Amino acid sequence: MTRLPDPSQTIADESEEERVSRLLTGLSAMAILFLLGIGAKAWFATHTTHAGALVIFASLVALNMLVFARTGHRQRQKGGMIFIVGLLFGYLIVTGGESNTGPLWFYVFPPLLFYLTDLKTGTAVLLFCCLLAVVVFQFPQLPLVTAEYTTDFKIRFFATLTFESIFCYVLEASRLKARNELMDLARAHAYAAQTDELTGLSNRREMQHRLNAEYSRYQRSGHHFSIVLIDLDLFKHINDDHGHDAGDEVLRKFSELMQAVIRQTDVAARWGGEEFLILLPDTSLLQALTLAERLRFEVANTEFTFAGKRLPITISAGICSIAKAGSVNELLKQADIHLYNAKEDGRNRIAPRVRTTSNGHTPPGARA
Ligand SMILES: Nc1nc2c(ncn2[C@@H]2O[C@H](COP(=O)(O)OP(=O)(O)OP(=O)(O)O)[C@@H](O)[C@H]2O)c(=O)[nH]1
Repeated sequence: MTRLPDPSQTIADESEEERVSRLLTGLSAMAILFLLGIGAKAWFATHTTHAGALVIFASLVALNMLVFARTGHRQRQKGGMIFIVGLLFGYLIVTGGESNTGPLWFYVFPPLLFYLTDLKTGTAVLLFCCLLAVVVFQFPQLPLVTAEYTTDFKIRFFATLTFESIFCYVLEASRLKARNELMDLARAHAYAAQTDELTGLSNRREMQHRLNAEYSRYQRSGHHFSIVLIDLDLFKHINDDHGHDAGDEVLRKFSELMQAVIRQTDVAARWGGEEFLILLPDTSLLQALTLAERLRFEVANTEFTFAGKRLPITISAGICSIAKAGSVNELLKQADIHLYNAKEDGRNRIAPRVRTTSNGHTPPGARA
């Protein structure tokens, strides 16, 4: 049965992850430079503890980069970076950094956080950090807290941070929404480009891709494959006698029947008008003939109706194996010749000829 693969989501996720990873590597390199630069400045200002702390943070960022370079584990790179940055901001708020300006670095956090994590995790981490800041601001006498901030600074810090966080949240939510809509659109386009609208089967272009891919596989592995080219008999009469809608309904119903008969690994396509093509991987000519005969038998014995009227539907089919053709074009040409012969021989039959039992099965040892 035809299965529509959906690689677009995976590819998009993968490229987004790669972009995030590259950005993180760039940001990490920048962070190391800043930390070492500000650390050096602190060292020359004889703030040796602060300088030492910044060098430790720079080393942690470098370590995170190194681990990523070795493992290539993107989630761990992200998690590591968020942890180190969170720790750094905690340190800067607790100590005040240089001249109590440390908390200002906190503004870098919301955009980075929302970009690196999903909205829920970003909000949770941000709220936790803000809570920490509130505790430090309100209880300067706590152990390790060495900075004290003015009330004006605290109010302005939280007010501006709240605005920035909400803004970043909304921007990231819109970005994600637009991205998902684009993905849906791309998926719909990809589906339309490879699907026949009336029957939901693969269309001719998609089948051509599948045939070429199967032919390449055959050239590599030597695994044979076969095709069945099917044409609905005297279909013009259905349209002429019962109307175009009746014809469409027959095409739909035949497609469903065909899909029920073939295997999951087989590919059925609408080749054009009232012509269908089935690609049968790993299938010999004899096996393909057996399947085609079963399908012919099923169609001939299925009641097709429209507006309460019974429609006489039969099919003819031409079968060919790649073992009998040197290329995809040759394969299609041979199948077409066999289909023509089946029509010439009176329709409701398959070609090349095969002996069958009354229930439509090929007897063991039957030869095409
Ligand atoms: N309803 C409907 N008819 C279609 C569609 N595509 C092609 N057809 C019709 O299929 C018919 C094919 O007719 P012919 O090529 O003369 O073949 P036939 O009547 O099936 O005769 P044989 O192939 O010789 O058995 C034409 O009348 C087309 O208009 C479609 O999507 N819907």
